[in-house]
Formats: sequence, C-alpha cells, structure tokens
Amino acid sequence: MTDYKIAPSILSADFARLGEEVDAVLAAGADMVHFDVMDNHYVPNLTIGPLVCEALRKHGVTAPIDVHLMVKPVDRIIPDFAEAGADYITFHPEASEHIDRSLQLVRDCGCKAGLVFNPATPLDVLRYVMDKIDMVLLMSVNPGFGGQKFIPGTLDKLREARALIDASGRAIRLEVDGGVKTDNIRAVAEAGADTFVAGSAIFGTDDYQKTIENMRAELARAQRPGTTAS
Ligand SMILES: O=C(CO)[C@H](O)[C@H](O)COP(=O)(O)O
Ligand SMILES: [Fe+2]
Repeated sequence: MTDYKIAPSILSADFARLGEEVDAVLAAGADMVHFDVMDNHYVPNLTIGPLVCEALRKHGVTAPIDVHLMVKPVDRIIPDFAEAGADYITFHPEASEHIDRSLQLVRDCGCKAGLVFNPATPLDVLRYVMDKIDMVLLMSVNPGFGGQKFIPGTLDKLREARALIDASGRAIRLEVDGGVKTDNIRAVAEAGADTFVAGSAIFGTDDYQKTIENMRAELARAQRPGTTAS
C-alpha cells in the first residue's frame, strides 16, 4: 500500500490568517505544509521567506514543512530555511550553479533535499545525484502562480521519474505540484506520484476536511504497485 501524502500549498491560503489556515488544513487531515518561496527573479511573483516559516513553527506547527524554493541563486537562502524549521528543501536545477553542491548544502543543514523539474526540463541530471536526494518534485504547471491548469504531459514524465526512482532502490518521494484536484489526483497517483501538492483545490473550498477526504478516497482507488517511499 503506497504511503500517499497530501501537501496543501499555502500559496492559496488567506495570508492574513496564515497560522489558523495551516492549523485548519492539518486538522482536516493534511500530511505536510507546502511552502512556496518566489523571488520575482527566477519566477515572476514574490511570496514569503524564512521569517514566515519560523513564525509557523513558533505558532506551534509541528507537521513537516516542504519548502519549494523558486529563487535564484539558491545557496544563500538554504541555511536560513533550515534554521527556520524546514524539513524538505527543494530547488530547481536551473537556479543552482552547482547542483551537487546545493544538494549537499541542504543535507549538511540537516534537511531532506529535493530537485524540482519544470514541465519542459528533462530529468537527465537526476541519474547523477540520486544518492543525494530525498524527493523529486515534478511541476505540472509553469512555476510562479497557483490556480493554473494541470499540464497532461506530466503523467508520462511521472512514469519516467517513477522508473528512475524504483531502479535506484532508494526511498525517494515523488511529488507533483500544480493543478492537482480531486478529479485528477487518482490519475496522478497511477502515473507514480506519492506526494500531492494542492493549493487552490483545497484552500479554494469551504470544507477542507471534505476535500481532503475526497482526495484520499480517489487515492484509495488508484491502481499501481506500492513504492518504498516513507
Ligand atoms: O509551486 C507552485 C506554483 O509555482 C504551487 O505550489 C502550485 O501552483 C500549487 O497551486 P495549485 O494547486 O493551485 O496549482
Ligand atoms: Fe510549489
């Protein structure tokens, strides 16, 4: 049985009440908090930094925080997020001058490391760093904004990533981010994902618990071999 995780993206939360919103999705059954960091340079939008991550920890959030860095360069901000309480830190290979070094930096800071692949970015670099990663994140929209439509070609790419992860024999999570909703989460799982970011699909509804329950019901119907991710 695959250990599926649902990670609401706080990009679509009410930022004026962020602590309450995070408490609410976790109480509704979410597994981790997806924390989108945008710099108005690597992507055309500007969001939140380590201070907000630290504030969530001080507020009492104990669930894993999955920091998705859409910033360039990446290295300078990694230790700050580790210090602020991040569990996972993922970054885009295009945003790092030295991918292996940035992954090692994340790990040296005590966090789990991941690489994020934009829709048109090939997975080629993965095979050289498999031993240094804990997560592969496939973008199913172009990064920068919530509420976009899922790009269907991501399903084939998920199958490709799943085969590479399984061949590595390592417990690497396969996360998908962008346009994931109750009506496509099952197909995304069947293509190989085990971790599902959903922003607008959860925060855009009135009843977070019902939405997460509906997503889990769809996941329970997904048919594919189990994975080793934990
Ligand atoms: O990284 C992101 C955008 O760059 C977000 O995590 C993503 O878009 C989630 O939002 P939604 O589920 O509404 O598509
Ligand atoms: Fe994200």
